[in-house]
Amino acid sequence: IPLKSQLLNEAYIFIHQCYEELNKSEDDLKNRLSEVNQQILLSGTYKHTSEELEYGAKVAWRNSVRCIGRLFWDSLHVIDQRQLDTHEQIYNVLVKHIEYATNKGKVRPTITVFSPNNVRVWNHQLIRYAGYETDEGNMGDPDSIQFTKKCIELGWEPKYGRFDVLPLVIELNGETKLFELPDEIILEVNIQPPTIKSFDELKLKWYAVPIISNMSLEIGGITYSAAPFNGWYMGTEIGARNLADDFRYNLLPEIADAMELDTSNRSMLWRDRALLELNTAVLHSFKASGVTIVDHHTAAEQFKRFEQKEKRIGRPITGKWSWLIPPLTPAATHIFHNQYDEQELTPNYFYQKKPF
Ligand code: HEM
Ligand SMILES: N/C(=N/c1cccc(CO[C@@H]2CCNC2)c1)c1cccs1
Repeated sequence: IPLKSQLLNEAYIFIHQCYEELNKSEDDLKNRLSEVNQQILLSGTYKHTSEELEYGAKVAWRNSVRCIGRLFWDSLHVIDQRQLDTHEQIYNVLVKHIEYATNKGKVRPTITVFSPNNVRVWNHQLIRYAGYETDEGNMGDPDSIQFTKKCIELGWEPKYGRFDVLPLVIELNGETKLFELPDEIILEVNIQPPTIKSFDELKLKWYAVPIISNMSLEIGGITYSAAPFNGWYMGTEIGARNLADDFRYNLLPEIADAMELDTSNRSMLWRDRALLELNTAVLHSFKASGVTIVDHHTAAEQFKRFEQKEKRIGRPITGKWSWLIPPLTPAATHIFHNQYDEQELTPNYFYQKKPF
């Protein structure tokens, strides 16, 4: 049946690539290929060794064309939790991921891999703020409105605040359960500008660690539909998008007012001045709090080193220009003046259909 031969094919390609790159012997390769062949013919699927899983998760990061942070692909911490089979065990391991990755601010790029096909985390990120549509307008993160409604349907108590951390929604074998995250494991940073004091009454903050939990990890034909992964933030993600987009927290007008800028005239570039103040405030505040963050110039420099390293090794440099350029001052980075091969090699991380 096509599925088996398709899986056989993808498994073979992955095992060859993996054993080649890990300098395994011909014997190891031959034995593993026949073992995988056997498993697929007998059971219709096969199980990765922990070594293959670790290699696959790292190379999936290396192949992520939208990621500027790939220089550090080989230092990913891979946690193999494929054996878990209850909601409570999965919840406890997700709490451990948050604590391990946060590391009191010295963020560790980490991925936790659950059993393929029967686990889904419905959250976009393990830590994210709720969003509410009220008669007086939006409250919190508008990007979370739909998921917040789902959580309320599942029994969550809404607090209608600006920064309410959402509960975890874990689906296992078709059964969905909701779990609150304890406040003490959520590290947050208060955003204050290095210069003007008037930001303070804006009471801005953001969470320290972005942990993407809605993408799948695909390795050698096997799809891990729950494999939450985190790195550290690049400042512009918070300062130029999450807090700035008019369909997100939409703070530029308030920041411009706090800076006493003339917002009646666009060509005074008040939006740009407010953006700059907000982004320096984000970088300054994270650094002052001892939380890992990277500015977009340093991140671009690191990506250049990634390009040089991949070229030296003889691997294709892949990338998606529109995602790799930072949203602030893009033309000041080499990325803007380059072109990239957009092919999506596997292993890789992919979007998957919404579970709700
Ligand atoms: C270590 C620090 C890291 C930094 C600074 C970083 C930075 C970024 C940024 C800025 C984006 C674009 C996000 C957006 O525009 O919304 C991105 C995308 C992405 N990153 Fe990284 N990253 C890091 C680590 C990682 C790790 C550890 C993984 C996986 C193991 C990863 C996988 C991805 C993927 C799959 C995307 C595309 C997401 C999508 O298509 O929605 N990154 N990264
Ligand atoms: N710094 C990061 N930023 C992101 C990486 C991947 C995705 C996202 C959020 O993507 C959303 C969907 C499209 N833009 C917003 C943010 C990381 C998160 C996890 C590992 S690194």
